[in-house]
Amino acid sequence: MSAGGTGTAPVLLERREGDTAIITLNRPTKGNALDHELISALEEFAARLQASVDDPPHAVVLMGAGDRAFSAGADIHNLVGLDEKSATDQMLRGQAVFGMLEDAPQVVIAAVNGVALGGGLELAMACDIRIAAPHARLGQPEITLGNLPGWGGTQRLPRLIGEGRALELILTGEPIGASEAHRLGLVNQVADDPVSAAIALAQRITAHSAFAVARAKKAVYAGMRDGIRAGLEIEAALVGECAVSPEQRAAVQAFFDRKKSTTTNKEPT
Ligand SMILES: CCCCCCCCCCCCC/C=C/C(=O)SCCNC(=O)CCNC(=O)[C@H](O)C(C)(C)COP(=O)(O)OP(=O)(O)OC[C@H]1O[C@@H](n2cnc3c(N)ncnc32)[C@H](O)[C@@H]1OP(=O)(O)O
Repeated sequence: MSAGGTGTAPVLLERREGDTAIITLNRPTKGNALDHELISALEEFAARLQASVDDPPHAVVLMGAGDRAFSAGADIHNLVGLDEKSATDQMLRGQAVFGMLEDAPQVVIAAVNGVALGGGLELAMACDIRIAAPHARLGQPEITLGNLPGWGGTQRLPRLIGEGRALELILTGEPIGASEAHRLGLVNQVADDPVSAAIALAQRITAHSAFAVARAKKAVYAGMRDGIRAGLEIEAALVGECAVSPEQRAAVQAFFDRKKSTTTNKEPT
């Protein structure tokens, strides 16, 4: 993964557990803040998810190094001295990288093992599913810096928790705890060990056809993006693609084989 400057540790680490790639944001002394280097490393990783590489992962778990931060957001040092165009360009770049994760054919699960603030929460919301540690705190503090969420927070947060609650978090800049985030639907689960819980959930998903998982993700996001009418058409078309896939043929055959074996094994009454 991307080396961190002159001989320092890589800013992004990757390891495998079966067919799940575990990706670690690796700037623990800086709250895993997202600077240009780490955004570029995320971009390079996300691009590999789309490429037809050998032995691709079938799921991704994203976590932060250490146990204090998933990510403390955009590196505030990068906020200094930006003119309007470069700030806008930086936002578009971060949005594009996060969008690559959302568009990945694999399920991407954020293991929120500490604070997820600002761009850190925006990154977690660009993942498909979020599992938080009990001590995690999640928020969009940009307003306290005289700014607003710039990497998708104003769009994904209302879709996840509703406009009113999203506006409360964005306009106060105040973080919420993991249990409140779970109550609101911002995170799917609260787990003492969010990384292990994320890997276990990933394995439940990778047990199914990767072809179908990719298309189910695509259908959900299409509807959220383009509206229900367009989403329904895309859903139907993607079902069509799965209907002729070898994976569906094998799964249906396995279903019938299982039925046959259970009926032949049944004790005569
Ligand atoms: C395309 C890539 C571009 C990169 C970025 C470009 C940006 C630009 C434009 C505009 C962006 C608008 C949208 C903004 C998005 C944001 O995310 S703004 C940042 C939001 N995040 C925060 O406000 C969190 C700030 N940090 C904290 O609240 C606390 O640090 C903490 C995370 C709660 C941890 O607290 P604590 O445990 O007490 O440790 P600290 O001593 O505070 O921090 C440890 C070290 O980490 C450094 N650090 C923490 N957060 C950041 C950060 N966001 N950026 C940079 N550095 C951070 C902190 O300075 C400490 O470092 P040292 O002082 O060197 O020890």
